[in-house]
Amino acid sequence: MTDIWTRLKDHRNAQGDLRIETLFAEDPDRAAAYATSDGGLVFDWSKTLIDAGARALLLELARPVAARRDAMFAGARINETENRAVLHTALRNLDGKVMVDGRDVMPAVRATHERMRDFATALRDGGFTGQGGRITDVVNIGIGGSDLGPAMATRALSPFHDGPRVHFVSNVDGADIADVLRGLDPATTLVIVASKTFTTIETMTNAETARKWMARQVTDPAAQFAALSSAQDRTAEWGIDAARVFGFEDWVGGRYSLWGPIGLSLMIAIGPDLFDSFLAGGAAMDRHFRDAPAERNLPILLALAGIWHHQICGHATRAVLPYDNRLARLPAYLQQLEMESNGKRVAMDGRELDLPSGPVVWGEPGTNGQHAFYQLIHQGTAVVPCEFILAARGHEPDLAHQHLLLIANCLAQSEALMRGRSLDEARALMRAKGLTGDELERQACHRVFPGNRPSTTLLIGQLTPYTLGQIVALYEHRVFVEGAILGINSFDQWGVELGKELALQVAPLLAGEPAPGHDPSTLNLARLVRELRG
Ligand SMILES: O=P(O)(O)OC[C@H]1O[C@](O)(CO)[C@@H](O)[C@@H]1O
Repeated sequence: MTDIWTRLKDHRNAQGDLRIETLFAEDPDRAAAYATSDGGLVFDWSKTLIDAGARALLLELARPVAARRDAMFAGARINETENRAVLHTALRNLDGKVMVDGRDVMPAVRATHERMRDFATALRDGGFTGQGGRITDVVNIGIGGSDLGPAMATRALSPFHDGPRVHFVSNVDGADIADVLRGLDPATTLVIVASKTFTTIETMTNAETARKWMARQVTDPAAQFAALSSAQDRTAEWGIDAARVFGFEDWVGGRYSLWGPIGLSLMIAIGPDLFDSFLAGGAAMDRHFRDAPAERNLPILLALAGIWHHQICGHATRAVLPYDNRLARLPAYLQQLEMESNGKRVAMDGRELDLPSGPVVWGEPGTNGQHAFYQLIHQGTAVVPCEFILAARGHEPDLAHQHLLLIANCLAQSEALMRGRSLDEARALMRAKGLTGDELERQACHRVFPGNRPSTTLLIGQLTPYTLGQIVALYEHRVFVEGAILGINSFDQWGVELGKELALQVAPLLAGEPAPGHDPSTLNLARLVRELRG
């Protein structure tokens, strides 16, 4: 562990039981000084124990990030274990020139983007039809990065939908595809098979099911399939016409792929122009990340707040709490983005990390979460740093009063987490209810809130394609900064491999075939499953 980490930990220890409220009392400018904004986004990190000393040390920690950031944007092969460049940013900065191995990759990116626009437009205006007429429904079949990004964004931007209905199927559980296809007309449905590798077992199994479903009603099922993939040899083998295949290069990681072909379903739902506005929001965040000094750089500050809470303070998890029902899938999206990227145990050079890597990320939209798990956040023994996300304006002018109530709840939660309620305050409350003596004492202790629980708030004007682009790119770069500081390769995901391999080896067991090498518990469970299936 380097000196700077030690100094940060010492600093935290020296803070002892310092309260966040004391920081506000000592610094009348704290609220403004710790509310950093760019492009209409405000990141308020004042309700944390990051004081001036911690802030200076954290910024020192971030110093080496710039070189790695510049290497990423320049197309260097920073994904070393896969020997790949990391250039999802090229998908949203369409005017530029990006050299990979001496070749400008942008003409091909722009050409694919134009083809996507043409295809989406044809679907939306009826220029492309199904065998039963105009396409009414689009089903995106994909998993992980080939599902979570477009599913999250399509839901987030529902006020902007004016194209065919868009549905998502991801789970290999047949219940998923059965529920989605039920009620759809194969003759007016387009199926998009989204898979970077075009080998993922869940996706290929669901795609096969969809093809059979389609074949029952239409003469040429393949004509109503499109593919989004880097493996164009496999899409051809599978029978999808190259005219409806939208490719991307291996330098776009699955969980970073929403900006290109994997975003086709979103483009179909909201139209190419609004999709471009989503890209513009992401590109604006890229410029900010590249140009803003560290002390005003939103991705860097989000990352430093994360590092402070997880690696320095030792809080094991982080809750993402969007006060926006349309961001319901954002926590799941961020789980993949953050945990698949930074959930590693070795550093880039293969040595074991001497610090914890990324935290567990979880969450649900407010106010629903308030009536479920906030009890633990307020009074449980574990401290859970909370990340609130809030839009000042909703999309329902007739329901503005409900939006104000939503905002009030969000602000109240962060205030309550920080302030808490002392035993004396709890006693006064009980006294006001007429309690006295032992009964008052017995009841009061349950009404105590320790407070001093940290939170940050990301405030936007309104959730639009542009602001969603800013937010997604902000989180991507935050993950990058955290990974760079920890010395992690945030762009591989070897940890998903072992389970995939073993699933293939377990399958014969379920069929009652001999399969050597399994442990007694797995053998027993497989036997019980066989019995229960009859
Ligand atoms: O797009 P593909 O190749 O089907 O992969 C789907 C997902 O599977 C993973 O490779 C592993 O879960 C993810 O990184 C990826 O997003």
